[in-house]
Amino acid sequence: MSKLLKGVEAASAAPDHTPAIALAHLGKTYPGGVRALDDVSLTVERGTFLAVMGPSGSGKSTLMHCAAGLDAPTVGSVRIDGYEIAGLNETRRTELRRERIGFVFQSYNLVPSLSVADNITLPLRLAGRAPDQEWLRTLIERVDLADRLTHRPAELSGGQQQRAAIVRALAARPAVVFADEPTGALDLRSAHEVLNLLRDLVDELRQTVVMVTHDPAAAAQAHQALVMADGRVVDTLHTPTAADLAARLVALGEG
Ligand SMILES: Nc1ncnc2c1ncn2[C@@H]1O[C@H](COP(=O)(O)OP(=O)(O)OP(=O)(O)O)[C@@H](O)[C@H]1O
Repeated sequence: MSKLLKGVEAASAAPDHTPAIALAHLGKTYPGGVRALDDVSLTVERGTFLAVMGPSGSGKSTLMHCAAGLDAPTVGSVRIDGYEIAGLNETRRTELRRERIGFVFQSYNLVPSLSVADNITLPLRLAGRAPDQEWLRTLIERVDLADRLTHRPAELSGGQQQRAAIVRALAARPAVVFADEPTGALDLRSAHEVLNLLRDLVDELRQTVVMVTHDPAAAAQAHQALVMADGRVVDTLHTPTAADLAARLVALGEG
């Protein structure tokens, strides 16, 4: 058993084989007629680190927003951990996001006036849930932030801020973490550390992570990479290499 899991149960340790995400015939047409998603079906098994790549405007953000319940698709089904969210109203979608989904953003989105500790527990407190202190301690130790908890975000490096955001995303033991260009604002070394951390959390906790990125080197840390073009998934690569991904993007006119 890994160091991280000693004495602490895994994030998504449910025994059944329900996929973390199941999308069926997903379509999204924006007002004005842009068809951003065109019949996307895919299944993401638990414990998968999935990268989503594709040229600008190919539909990556729209896919993430629909899969994470931030936006409603025009047609199709979105199941998170077996729960259908596509037809829910805004209030129920928000509840479901709080219960089952974590987010990591390029710009960290930490609240500047709050300490790192308070930032980490903020979503739980907003949802009226008590933090699992043992779980939090384990995560904080794992990302090496134990001596930074009383600091404000501005007193941390970019890599440390992103590690705090990762702990915040995992605090509620979500079914899925969606990461939007999580290394976009980091220098190479910090980016590498954050990607390794995400990959380790997936492998050690059976966490599911979906990461949108333009960077083939970042996507190469994932177990699988989807390549999108014109609102469709045009390729799925298992254990992708940066060179393969870069070649695919160049073939699609970007890279
Ligand atoms: N709110 C919106 N209203 C209308 N059209 C939109 C909206 N959001 C996105 N689009 C359009 O939908 C298509 C897909 O956009 P999306 O942002 O999902 O692509 P992307 O692959 O994430 O792009 P990028 O890599 O540039 O972030 C594009 O043609 C975009 O212009």
